[in-house]
Amino acid sequence: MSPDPSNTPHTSKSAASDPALAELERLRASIDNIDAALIHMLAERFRCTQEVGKLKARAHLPPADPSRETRQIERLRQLARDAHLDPDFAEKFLAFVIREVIRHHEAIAADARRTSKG
Ligand SMILES: O=C(O)C(=O)C[C@]1(C(=O)O)C=C[C@@H](O)C=C1
Repeated sequence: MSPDPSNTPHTSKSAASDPALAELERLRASIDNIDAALIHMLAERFRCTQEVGKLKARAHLPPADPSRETRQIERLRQLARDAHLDPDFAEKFLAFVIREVIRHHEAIAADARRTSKG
């Protein structure tokens, strides 16, 4: 089944007549804005890491840098605590993103090796 693209809950009540549904719609509009911002921020981060991947391939640096990751995890966990966000969740999210970045770095490096061999 295809997803319902609307914000409207599957109910016969309308937001105009039900304050709870009006509030739900308002909150969902905020969530949609925040999700859009997250996607744009992530795209910007990946543009930046693609540049890092090319730089690392040119300089023959390894795709992963575990000591940098250790510092990032500590920093993000502290930012999460300050923002009242679960630091374990913040760490898992960062690990998920970095795993994808390393996959990109490896692909860029493999491509550079293929190209240099001719
Ligand atoms: O800073 C780097 O060296 C990167 O390659 C970027 C990045 C990241 O996504 O933040 C990705 C892989 C490394 O292990 C560490 C950090």
